[in-house]
Amino acid sequence: MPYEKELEIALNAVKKASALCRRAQMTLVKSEAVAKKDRSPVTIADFGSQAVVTLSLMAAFPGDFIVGEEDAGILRENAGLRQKVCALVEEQAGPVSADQMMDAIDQGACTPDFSGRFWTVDPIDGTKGFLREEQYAIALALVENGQVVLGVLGCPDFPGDEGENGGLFFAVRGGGTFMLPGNAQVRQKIAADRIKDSRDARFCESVESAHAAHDVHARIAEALGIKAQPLRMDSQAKYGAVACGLASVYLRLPRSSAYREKIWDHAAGVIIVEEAGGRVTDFSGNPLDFSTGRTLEKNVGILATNTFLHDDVLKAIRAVQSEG
Ligand SMILES: Nc1ncnc2c1ncn2[C@@H]1O[C@H](COP(=O)(O)O)[C@@H](OP(=O)(O)O)[C@H]1O
Ligand SMILES: [Mg+2]
Ligand SMILES: [Mg+2]
Ligand SMILES: [Mg+2]
Repeated sequence: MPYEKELEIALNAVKKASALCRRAQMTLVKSEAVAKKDRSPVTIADFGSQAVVTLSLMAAFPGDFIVGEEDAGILRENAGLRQKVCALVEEQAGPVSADQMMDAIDQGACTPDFSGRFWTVDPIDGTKGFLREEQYAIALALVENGQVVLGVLGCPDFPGDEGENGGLFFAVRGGGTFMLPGNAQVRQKIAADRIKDSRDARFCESVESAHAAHDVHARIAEALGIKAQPLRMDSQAKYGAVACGLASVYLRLPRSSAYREKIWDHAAGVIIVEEAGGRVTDFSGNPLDFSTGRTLEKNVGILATNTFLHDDVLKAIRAVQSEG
């Protein structure tokens, strides 16, 4: 099987990072979130998770680049935070010096040849959801030639049966999408739903209205005759929801037209939906191009569907956008 070693290492890394996030959530108080330069929140769990994932990948694939959301700047200036992150990381990864840990986190700021091979990691996607104790994800993907070839998405609080929450989604190009639910050891092959009439569909979107234009989504849904209320979830758990049939459509139009999506907010989710039989494009119907740097320069608006509804949703998007 292609990418067998990559998948094994990536699954282990995301499992460890998920355990770290759960541990941190038990002790973390909301006031411990620190504001980054762009005013978005970051926590000791974001740093710890990126350290654990990066240390695992660096050991197994020393030549690979790992593009990550976080860097260690804040930790280099704050010994108290640094110590807390170190303690979390050592629980999962064994003994590691503060310098080793910060150097590993700083790998995330590397600039690879984006049209070659690189990993991308979002150590906590949906930090605001994590702080609200709602949905969040640990997202790791391998990109080659602008295309995602492997994705792992840990969703420690993904809604499951009988209160058994948690799900680990993963996919390798050409091999289907699998989910490991809750505490289960047995992986299940999953598939997007087969809804063909948009009136029967449910769509999902961000909780944060600053991240996505809920009002425009509502007009698109209305044009499609969708009656169901939107499923609001933080993080790439939304891609997981489309991949397993919890929703048929994921809409994401940024509120600001200047905003460009970050690659780590989408790479893992895209392959998890596509390998489950779904389709992902931007709002113009173009595939997402992961070769343009840390952001998706060429793509505005993200649409993930069960494939069957894709063209109808694109048509509704065009109709709504032409109304202005
Ligand atoms: N103005 C904006 N428009 C769109 N996305 C934004 C945004 N500001 C931040 N984000 C991204 O939205 C992600 C969360 O997505 P969602 O709303 O689906 O939960 C954040 O990931 P992080 O939480 O990893 O920082 C962040 O990268
Ligand atoms: Mg963030
Ligand atoms: Mg993110
Ligand atoms: Mg993040």
